[in-house]
Amino acid sequence: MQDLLTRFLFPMCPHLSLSPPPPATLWLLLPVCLSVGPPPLSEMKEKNPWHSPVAIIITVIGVIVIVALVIVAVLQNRPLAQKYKYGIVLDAGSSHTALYIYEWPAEKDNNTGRVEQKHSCKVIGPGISSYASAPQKAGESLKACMKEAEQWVPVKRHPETPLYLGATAGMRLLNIENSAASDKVFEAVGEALQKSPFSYQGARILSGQEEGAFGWVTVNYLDDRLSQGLETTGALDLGGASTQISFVSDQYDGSESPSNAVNFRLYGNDYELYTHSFLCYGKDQAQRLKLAHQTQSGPNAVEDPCQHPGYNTTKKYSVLYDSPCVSNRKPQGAPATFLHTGTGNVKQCQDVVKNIFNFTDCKYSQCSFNGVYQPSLQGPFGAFSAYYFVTSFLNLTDTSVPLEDVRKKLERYCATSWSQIVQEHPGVKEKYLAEYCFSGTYILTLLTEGYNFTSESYSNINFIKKIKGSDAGWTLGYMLNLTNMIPAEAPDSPPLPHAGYVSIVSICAVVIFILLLFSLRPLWARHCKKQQIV
Ligand SMILES: Nc1nc2c(ncn2[C@@H]2O[C@H](COP(=O)(O)OP(=O)(O)OP(=O)(O)O)[C@@H](O)[C@H]2O)c(=O)[nH]1
Ligand SMILES: [Ca+2]
Repeated sequence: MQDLLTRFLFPMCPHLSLSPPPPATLWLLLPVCLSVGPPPLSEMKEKNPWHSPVAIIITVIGVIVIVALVIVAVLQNRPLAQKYKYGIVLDAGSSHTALYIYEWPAEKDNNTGRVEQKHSCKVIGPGISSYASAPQKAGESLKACMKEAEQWVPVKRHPETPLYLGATAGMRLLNIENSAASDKVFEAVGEALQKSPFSYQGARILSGQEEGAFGWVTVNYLDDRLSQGLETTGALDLGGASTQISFVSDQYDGSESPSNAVNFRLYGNDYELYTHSFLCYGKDQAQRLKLAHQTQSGPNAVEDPCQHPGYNTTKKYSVLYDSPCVSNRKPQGAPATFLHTGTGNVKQCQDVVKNIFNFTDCKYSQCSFNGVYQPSLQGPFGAFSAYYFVTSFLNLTDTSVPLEDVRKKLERYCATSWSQIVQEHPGVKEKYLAEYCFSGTYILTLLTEGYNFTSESYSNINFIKKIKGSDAGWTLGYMLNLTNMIPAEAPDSPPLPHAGYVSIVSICAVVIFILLLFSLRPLWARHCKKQQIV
């Protein structure tokens, strides 16, 4: 192109210069050449209008304008050093507490910025409800993770970073059992958190409904389903003490069993969410329910099909019955301990597990279990927490594998001797190892018999731990709600991205400049004529 200009265009405008300018300058001279046009033949040799002050001024201004536009465009699109804001949520679960730090672009906290998990910290020790007899220790247990959080959040953001603590089923149970003890635990925890440099916003027990609904918000927010108005994903959360199911079903408008309804208006869309939390049906409490049932028939020993053959341990009744989920079932005159042995039989384990569910009473059109209404399942589901821990250990996260094959795999696993299991998994805590056969069976029973997943709909479940780097769980949804980070209405977005806007403005400016030169043509012609006359 440059060559073309030098060879054809430049000779047509010889008045621009005595010799062809360097190629780069040719582009800048082009508009001048076009606007000025060839001078009269007589003038060609005598005068060089390129030396005329008007042409020089116009060209210089034009060059300055174009250079300025390019500089503005480059500066505007230069990547800026991003500033972030932070939020911290402590998930005080029944089995343990975890701290999550979230961050989002500082200039976009008015609803449009993406919130992401920056860091998480697992508190050492049990959940805060386990400190009922020594509440001070509950506060102390959080200190290490709070110190870690101070390192992860920039110091100048500390005072403005909100800090929340939400407690779930462990504290719900403690509150039922001994509300004074639960208050003391919160007091101690509050005292410890107030000492942190963050903006402490309080500690409270989440209702089961909130826990389910915020888990659903988290999963759908991280999947960008809410902002884009896509079909939503249901959420399945299996904790230690409670389990939640939340999903949107066309069949459910909240009229049947209104206590299961949660309404949201997010990004301009209305959602009528079905959610239910089953207290005592988290994996640890479900294990207690099952053992409590088993000990009814013979209080001295339990032959458990959900434990591996060769498993043999003595357990205390006082520990087993230390929970409001089972405390009313303690057999009269029970000994202090019982012998817990394993037989490793999945089919029998399934039968024992089924005993903890009530499938008969239902006053609604349809129920899951224990007389709880549940509409027909709809759409994909994300299953996290213990659903993931257990299925990932058992290599059962692939739900495209037929349910029958999953059952066979579990059957083989449960039938494996305890000594072989321990030998094959030297790095895994024995407490966890002893539970996977029961947990796997419980999960399959809960999903298929409890929630009514079929062989077909089972493949709609995705066992997940994280979505795009953030843990699936209720904490992110809780923080998004408390900081009003999800708008009820969709935010207005500019029709063009920033770079497109700058490019269009630059092109328009160049076109205006060329048109200006064209409009100066008659003026220039008159000027040339005058010079000729003179
Ligand atoms: N196998 C395995 N189990 C885990 C792990 N972390 C937690 N668990 C167990 O999985 C179950 C659920 O854990 P969480 O989801 O943390 O439960 P939680 O939040 O403490 O309990 P809730 O208050 O009922 O929600 C509990 O029985 C834990 O002991 C893990 O890394 N591996
Ligand atoms: Ca939990």
